[in-house]
Amino acid sequence: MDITIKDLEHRYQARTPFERLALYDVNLTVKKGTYLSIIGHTGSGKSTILQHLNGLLKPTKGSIQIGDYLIEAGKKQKQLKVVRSLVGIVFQFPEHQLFEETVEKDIAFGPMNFGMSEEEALAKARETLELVGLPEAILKKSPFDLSGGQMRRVAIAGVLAMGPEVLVLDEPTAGLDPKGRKEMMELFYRLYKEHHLTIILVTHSMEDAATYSDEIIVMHKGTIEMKGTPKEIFQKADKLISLGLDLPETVKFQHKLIEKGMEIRDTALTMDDIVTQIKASLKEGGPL
Ligand SMILES: Nc1ncnc2c1ncn2[C@@H]1O[C@H](COP(=O)(O)OP(=O)(O)OP(=O)(O)O)[C@@H](O)[C@H]1O
Repeated sequence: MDITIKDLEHRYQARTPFERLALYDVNLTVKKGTYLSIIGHTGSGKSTILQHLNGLLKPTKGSIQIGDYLIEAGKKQKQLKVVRSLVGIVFQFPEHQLFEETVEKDIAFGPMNFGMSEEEALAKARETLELVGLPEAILKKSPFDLSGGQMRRVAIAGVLAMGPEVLVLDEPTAGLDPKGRKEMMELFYRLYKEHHLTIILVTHSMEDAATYSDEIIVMHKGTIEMKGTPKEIFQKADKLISLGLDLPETVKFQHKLIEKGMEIRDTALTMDDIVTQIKASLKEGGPL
């Protein structure tokens, strides 16, 4: 299932004295199975785009085609329930939305709400718990007795239990420690690689955008300012800095090496890339 956004505009509190243009001229196609990262300065419109992907916000102009479903400005939307099962959104701090007395019931709540029988939903809860790397033993526990990281995984399992084809993540590692962040990012990468989910990630981490994505879009003041592969985006360091964004540590390190006279030909996005580039440069007799 592809997603195609056409001429999207969103005005908050339209036609009131508080009207605010949050998005304009947004055009984007996300092909099935893509890992897309959305980066951009605070207030650039990232969360507003996400909320259009399952009909939580309606466009004030333009349209969003989600597989066979079209969400269009000015038209009443009928099949939002189907759209919401196809596109799962994990909001910031999703653990705040846990409410049931057991983990099992919490995960099964969404699928049952979408028409699954209790038996099927509980089976789904077990399956998705495993998918997010949690032990079956916690199914009967209260979600509130778990650690913060475990609670977040339970909340993510609740979204996955609805069987989405697209997983939309708004700053999913906020508040986690470095180990927890890495494990969480590896979980999403596995869902993308092994389960072929489309991933749309909003992140302030340039490292995560550089490491995991196929494509990146850079939002600036309500519209898409840059679009490309991680290499294409992080090659344009000056432009990113002018938009108030940072660079991945590997790219900064590479710039330092170049300043010192080392010849580095290609943008290095990961530690492995930079080691390869340094080795190549040393073989050619470059200075250190
Ligand atoms: N409910 C709202 N009512 C009015 N204006 C809003 C509302 N939500 C967001 N905005 C405005 O819309 C613009 C885009 O906000 P949005 O939250 O989409 O940005 P963002 O890139 O996700 O920011 P952040 O990185 O801080 O989460 C901002 O100017 C913001 O102030």
